[in-house]
Amino acid sequence: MTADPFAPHTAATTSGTAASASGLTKVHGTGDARVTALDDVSITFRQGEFTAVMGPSGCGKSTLLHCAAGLDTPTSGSVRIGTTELGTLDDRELTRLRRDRIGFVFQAFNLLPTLTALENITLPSAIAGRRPDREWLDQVVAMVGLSGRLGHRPAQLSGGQQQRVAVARALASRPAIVFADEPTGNLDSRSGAEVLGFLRDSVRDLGQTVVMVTHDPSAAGYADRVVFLCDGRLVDEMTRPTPDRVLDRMKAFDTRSRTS
Ligand SMILES: Nc1ncnc2c1ncn2[C@@H]1O[C@H](COP(=O)(O)OP(=O)(O)OP(=O)(O)O)[C@@H](O)[C@H]1O
Repeated sequence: MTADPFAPHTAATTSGTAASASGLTKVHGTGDARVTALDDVSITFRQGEFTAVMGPSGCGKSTLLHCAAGLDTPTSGSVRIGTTELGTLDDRELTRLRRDRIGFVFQAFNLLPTLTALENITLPSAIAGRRPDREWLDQVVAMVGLSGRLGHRPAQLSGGQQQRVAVARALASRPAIVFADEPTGNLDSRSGAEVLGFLRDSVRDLGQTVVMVTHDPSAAGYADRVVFLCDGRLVDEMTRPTPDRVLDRMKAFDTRSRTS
């Protein structure tokens, strides 16, 4: 029997790898405006692991995230979510896969202002015509500490609370993988630390897989591993990172760019 690529997340359908990219290259523009944002990047995101993606500004972090999440199409190379290769899907199938198998958290919280927190969290499943898994939803809502705020609209919530709603929305479908692009970029350090704690708890306690782009060594310190991009290439990797070790590694990029 072939595994259903749209089935809810289970260990059996992903056999340890939540997502992977092979030979990923992305070229933007043509002629003088041509920029190679990603240059032959191959990477595996293991199930139940929290990965931070770091590197100097313009090195291709967001492009990697967007290509890996099926929001952008690579110039060459392939991406798999679980066992499904994105390049084999038509637009409708890709939209469905993004909705059902991938969670997104962006710097801007991207909540719908007219909906309550709970309605925002369950919107993707409502669009899909599915009832949310109540037990899972309760766990997610409790984890991000929103139980008393579910009837509030975004304008009645702080930035940190709004991002918690966005994290709960990303986790609500029990996705194969959550992609977060600078999730703490709009938050003060206390709210940012809370959101990072929730992302880490979703990995540790709920077995989720998270990939996060960040500029912040403290944020990267919440991850299980950090991968470093430079000029569109994967140049280093660190397991069990601490903010100090990440900062030291980032300083080496600064030195390099000052001397090159
Ligand atoms: N749509 C686009 N058209 C042309 N060039 C682009 C486009 N998107 C990104 N680029 C270029 O590709 C390179 C990588 O951009 P990307 O946004 O992935 O980097 P980044 O590491 O996320 O940067 P930052 O840390 O500043 O957000 C940059 O040189 C950028 O200018």
